[in-house]
Amino acid sequence: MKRIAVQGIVGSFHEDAAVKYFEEEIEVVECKSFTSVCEMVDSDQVDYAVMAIENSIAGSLLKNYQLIRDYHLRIIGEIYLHIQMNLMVSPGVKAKDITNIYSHPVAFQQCMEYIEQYFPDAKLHEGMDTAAAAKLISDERPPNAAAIGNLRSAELYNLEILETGIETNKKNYTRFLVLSKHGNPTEKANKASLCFEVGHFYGSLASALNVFAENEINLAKIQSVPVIGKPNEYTIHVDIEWGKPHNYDKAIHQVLKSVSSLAILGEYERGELHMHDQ
Ligand SMILES: O=C(O)C(=O)C[C@]1(C(=O)O)C=C[C@@H](O)C=C1
Repeated sequence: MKRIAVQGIVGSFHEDAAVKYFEEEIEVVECKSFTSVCEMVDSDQVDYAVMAIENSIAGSLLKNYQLIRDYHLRIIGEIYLHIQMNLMVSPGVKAKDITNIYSHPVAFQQCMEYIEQYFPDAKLHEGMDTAAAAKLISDERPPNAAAIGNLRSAELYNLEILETGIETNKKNYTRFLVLSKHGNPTEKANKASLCFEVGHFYGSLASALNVFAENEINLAKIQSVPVIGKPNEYTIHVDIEWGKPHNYDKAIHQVLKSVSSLAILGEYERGELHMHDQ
């Protein structure tokens, strides 16, 4: 059975993403941090990792871009998950009693409008993941606390749901990357994640990006990530998509002339973003 490292525990969105991506029975290996997730892959203790990289409300997880490069991990796939957040309490706790809320920092960011409107004075406690927050409430049964997380964690840890769908926008999606130590070449690849650096002169980034346009390569995402220890310097991460593999090969060949330190982090099959109309 494949072993998959995720940050968090059973009932987290990461576990959900891993189960949905692999579509077979897997062993989910719970890790305390994204760094230990990467260490598990690097030391061959797991086959793959699943790691959030961006959310449609909270934005990019910059630290995870950095980790992928530091550990030289390969991106072999991606999956988008529709994220619905719920306010959960141990049985009997009422909304008026809540003075403390437990969740994951990214989950808090997704629910900030709701929290500011209904619990502006609540103390927010950031934990490892939403399921760990649900478990903590379940184990300790504080009379004045709630957790924010998914419906499965409420069920797993016997919590009552006070409110569902508390995310700021219903079209709330998190994109997760599937990572491994070695590449997994696939004929089906129609997307790649690259990173590179460009000089500090006019047109340097534009000329690199033009190479993609000229070869009919769609730029799905661009993200600059600070180079730690070099203020004002950035690594540019791009996700690109193509129809004809030949165009991709040509673009990679040509872009080498416009950039430095080009790294192909992975070539993989594009994940579908199934929009939920609500
Ligand atoms: O806390 C969890 O359940 C997670 O899996 C973490 C995480 C994240 O890192 O973004 C995953 C998806 C949601 O965007 C909220 C939190």
